[in-house]
Amino acid sequence: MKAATAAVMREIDRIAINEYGIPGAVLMENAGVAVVRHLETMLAPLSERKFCILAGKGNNGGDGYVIARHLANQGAKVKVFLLGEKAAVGGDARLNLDIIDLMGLDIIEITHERVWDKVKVTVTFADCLIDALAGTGFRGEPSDDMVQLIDMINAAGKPVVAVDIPSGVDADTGRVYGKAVQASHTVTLGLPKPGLFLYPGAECAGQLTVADIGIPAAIVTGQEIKQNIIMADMIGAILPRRSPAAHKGENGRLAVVAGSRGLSGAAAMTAAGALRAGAGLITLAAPASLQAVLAVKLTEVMTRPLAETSAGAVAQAAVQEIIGLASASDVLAIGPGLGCEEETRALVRAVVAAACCPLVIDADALNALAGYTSILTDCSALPVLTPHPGEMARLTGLSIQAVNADRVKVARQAAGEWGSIVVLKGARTVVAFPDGEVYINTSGNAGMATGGTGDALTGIIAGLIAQGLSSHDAAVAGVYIHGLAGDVAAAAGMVGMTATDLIKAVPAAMYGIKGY
Ligand SMILES: NC(=O)C1=CN([C@@H]2O[C@H](COP(=O)(O)OP(=O)(O)OC[C@H]3O[C@@H](n4cnc5c(N)ncnc54)[C@H](OP(=O)(O)O)[C@@H]3O)[C@@H](O)[C@H]2O)[C@@H](O)CC1
Ligand SMILES: Nc1ncnc2c1ncn2[C@@H]1O[C@H](COP(=O)(O)OP(=O)(O)O)[C@@H](O)[C@H]1O
Ligand SMILES: [K+]
Repeated sequence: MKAATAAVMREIDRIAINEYGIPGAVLMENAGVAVVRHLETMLAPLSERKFCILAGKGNNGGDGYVIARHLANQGAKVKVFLLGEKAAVGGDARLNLDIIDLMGLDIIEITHERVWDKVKVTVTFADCLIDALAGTGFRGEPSDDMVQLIDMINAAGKPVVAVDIPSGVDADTGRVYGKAVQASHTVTLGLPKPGLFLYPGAECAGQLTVADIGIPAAIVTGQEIKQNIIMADMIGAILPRRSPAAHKGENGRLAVVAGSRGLSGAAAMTAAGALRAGAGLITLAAPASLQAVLAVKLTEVMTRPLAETSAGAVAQAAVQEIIGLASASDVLAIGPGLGCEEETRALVRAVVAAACCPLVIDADALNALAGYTSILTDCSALPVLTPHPGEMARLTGLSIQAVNADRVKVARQAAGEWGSIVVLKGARTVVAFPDGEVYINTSGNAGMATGGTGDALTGIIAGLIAQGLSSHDAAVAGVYIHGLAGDVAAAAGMVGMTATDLIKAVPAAMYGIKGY
């Protein structure tokens, strides 16, 4: 599913109105009617309900007046509060405001202190609040009177239906500067906006519905929309069908270079993630002293002992062995648990520079690349990098806060600069490509915020590449399957689930998507 930024949505509306001749008032009518249809499914019979519509001066408020008209026609009790003066409302919104004025609906301008008591009483006795204060036109921090209104809406404990986007949420980034409406439902118009999927905006949106407002499909397909939302059907189309006559050699050879003294689990979980994602033959190369324990732990995985430093990390002397292993493999996953010794870091850089198979680079291997990202642009296949926000901060020199403030922008910029696929992990993982294409993941849960789940993701993505997926498709499918496996595992209890639980749930997640 595509997601449109505020600017793209404005452009789509402009083309619909100016080039296709669809009056803006028709789009607004369709928007308002779509919200009323949604209210019918939530609160029928509407004739027995009381609605409080909180409208702004822009077109989002205009949608609110259309909603007010249709609700009143259905016999509902409707009160409209306008954050500003009627005289300040223009265009299609004004047209619809004038109509409900003529219908005799109660429209109260919030222009002086005395009105606030009235707002409070109405909000308290309403069955449902409609947030039509601001949509894609919202900018920056909400004004004081908008904050006061948002606080009242959020404190009411009523169903809140946001029109297009909860007021206060940045449509592009999901950022909330100050306060935002906490909606129980959001009916977004035309196309979804990225900010409805990115936190904290995603949390403000509640249950999301995308409403068709009659924009010709050709306008949308004619736009270069680079934001995608990852959904199950998209992944179902990507995952390969396994031939009934398949043999293990057809499902790929995968090498994992991971682990150091005290961090053998990271290596094990990476290999196990790949195994559960369906890779055919997996070789786990780890410091020699870990080989025995890993061989016992991972029955189905081949192990390869590597030269190690006195501290038990992979030594520089292992470089040719690893490069040789990579050239005999369809994909190499490198990084989890390698540790932070400078010798190991130099080895990682040498391997990344020389390996000729696709790479999935994670954890300590990413830290080894901080200051050396130019190596990535020379890789023979687009490497997949899977940083969490801390690793991303180290790689980019930004603070973690700055990374999380605009995850799409940061991931996209890094992918472009490094000529790599960047999987910026965290709640709502973002996958970015050098051409600016971005995918936002929708699966997963907070139970995954536990050690080892990232290692599993590295294994899953590499496991999909081993089975023949392009690095592009494997990154997109990998994050979705990983999150879905987390959701499957969380069904038995979210808090306390482990990375191992998630890994075991990977086949069930893939079965859920593909049916086998
Ligand atoms: N034809 C179309 O295009 C269609 C558009 N449609 C709908 O229009 C919406 C976009 O409408 P839009 O562009 O008029 O902006 P909108 O979201 O109403 O916001 C402007 C209002 O917000 C206010 N405001 C902003 N920032 C603020 C702040 N920090 N703090 C406080 N206030 C702030 C701003 O106040 P002002 O700056 O004027 O004082 C003004 O009142 C879109 O989301 C969809 O719902 C549909 O009907 C389909 C057809
Ligand atoms: N709140 C959350 N919602 C969804 N996914 C999450 C959440 N927290 C963490 N994750 C996922 O869990 C994984 C954690 O990876 P990472 O931080 O590298 O952990 P580790 O290094 O312990 O393996 C990432 O894939 C991330 O997207
Ligand atoms: K709104």
